[in-house]
Amino acid sequence: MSDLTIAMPKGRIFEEALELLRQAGYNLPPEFEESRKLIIEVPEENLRFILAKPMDVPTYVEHGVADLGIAGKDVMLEEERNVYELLDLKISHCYLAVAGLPNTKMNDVAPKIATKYPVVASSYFREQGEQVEIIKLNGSIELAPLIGLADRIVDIVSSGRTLKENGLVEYEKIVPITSRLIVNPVSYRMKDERIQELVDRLESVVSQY
Ligand SMILES: Nc1ncnc2c1ncn2[C@@H]1O[C@H](COP(=O)(O)OP(=O)(O)OP(=O)(O)O)[C@@H](O)[C@H]1O
Ligand SMILES: O=P(O)(O)OC[C@H]1O[C@H](OP(=O)(O)OP(=O)(O)O)[C@H](O)[C@@H]1O
Repeated sequence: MSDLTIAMPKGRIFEEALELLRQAGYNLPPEFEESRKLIIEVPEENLRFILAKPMDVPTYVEHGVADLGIAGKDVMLEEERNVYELLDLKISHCYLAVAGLPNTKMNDVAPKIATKYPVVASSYFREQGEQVEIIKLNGSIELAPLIGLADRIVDIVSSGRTLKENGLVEYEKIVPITSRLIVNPVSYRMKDERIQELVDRLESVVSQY
């Protein structure tokens, strides 16, 4: 049986995704938590994992170097890759929102929007009929309105703690986010039985949530 390669996101989704696979009956060694290796072979399960930056997971899957991957819906919307979404894993719940300083209006002319999600933010404001200037940042997005870099931010909100502790308020919710199981279209055709088995096993765990 040929191996399936799965691109796993390092960072906060990782533990939850690993737990899900273990609940689905895959015997994954403690090596996952303990080592710094970026490729982990699990021959007993005919699986191989690659550990990637969350934003890069759809890239590996689109290029077919991974058959499957786990990616946040935020990443899927931003990256617009040619992959299929197979399953909502219902982990890492959060949402994308517009936020800013309280009681402030956006600049009338080309208000500035700081975000890690330029594609999502541009399309959101286009749909609202607002012309904005997008400023791409890679993290600490909440800093932007505090320091005068932007009128608003588009960012992930989960508990709301980061907004609150920085004196920011949410203006609009854009889209709810959970993590998804994604697949390369060619792999899906060529390895359909193995992939379907994995989907079924994960689905039986996820449906209990
Ligand atoms: N505060 C949060 N609560 C729950 N899920 C989140 C939160 N922030 C992000 N996520 C989800 O987890 C995914 C990965 O987030 P994580 O913070 O680990 O990665 P990242 O910010 O891209 O990594 P890095 O900080 O290394 O650039 C996101 O794509 C999103 O789907
Ligand atoms: O609503 P909360 O529960 O506070 O979570 C939201 C925060 O989590 C994420 O940041 P992250 O920790 O990934 O840091 P970074 O984007 O600044 O690197 C996101 O960008 C928010 O800042």
